[in-house]
Amino acid sequence: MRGQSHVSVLDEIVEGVRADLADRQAAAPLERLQKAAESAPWPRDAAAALRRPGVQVIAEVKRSSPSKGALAAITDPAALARDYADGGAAVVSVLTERRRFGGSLDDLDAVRASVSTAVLRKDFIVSSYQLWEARVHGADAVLLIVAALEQQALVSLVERAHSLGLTPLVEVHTEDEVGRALAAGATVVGINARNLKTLEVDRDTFARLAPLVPADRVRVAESGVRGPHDLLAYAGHGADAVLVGESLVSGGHPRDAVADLVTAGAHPALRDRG
Ligand SMILES: O=P(O)(O)OC[C@@H](O)[C@@H](O)c1c[nH]c2ccccc12
Repeated sequence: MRGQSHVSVLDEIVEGVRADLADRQAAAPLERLQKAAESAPWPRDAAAALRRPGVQVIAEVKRSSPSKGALAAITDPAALARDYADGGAAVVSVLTERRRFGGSLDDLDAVRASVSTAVLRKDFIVSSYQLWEARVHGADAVLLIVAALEQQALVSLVERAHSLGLTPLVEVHTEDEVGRALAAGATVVGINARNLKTLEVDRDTFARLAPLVPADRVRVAESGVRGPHDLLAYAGHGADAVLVGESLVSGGHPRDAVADLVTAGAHPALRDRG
């Protein structure tokens, strides 16, 4: 809460992310990443993958979360990503945040090497250095969380992501943040049902905010999808895609779970909407 001394979960996570980032920057200067990016392949078009007819599924490699703690051990992220791709996921999301989500850039490397679908680097991005990292480690898309960024930083990260060929998925949770995302030129907008400051999930958030996002943008419903029923509910409010983590990693049958979502999202009534 602005103006109060209260430190939110998001603030705490970002503080840890900045500390880890400083360590990586000390070990590898930006110039080295930029050099490495020259020989890295150009990213796939993740936005195009999400614009395909029907409701697309972004399936997430997620070991733990601040709200639930450990979700799944995931000893072989590459195998999990292959299950997701085989199940029909349009994009595989990899959480690379270490302290609270148990992820790493090694996970991103492993997933990148194992699937030909677009890959999203999911982290708390506060510096363009992390965009270069994403690019070098084979990501096609990156998450940018509006609540974690000043507007100027958001604008420059969206621009830099585009110039690196990365699709920014710009995440919002409030009306005000939708305005900021659009002002920053977001073409793919993620509406997170989870408030990152309190970690509470409110599935009505999507229905409330989606009408504020022009229909020419890709609208992604994030968090709280337990199965096809939730996908269909989000689709009814205009979702082009859903981002799903917990229910896929903790259910024991990731390939089938993704396939069930993809099948629901491919229902003829949901194809070729506006
Ligand atoms: O595990 P769930 O409830 O299916 O949610 C996935 C995804 O939306 C969630 O991991 C997420 C959404 N935005 C984030 C930002 C940072 C870390 C994680 C997230």
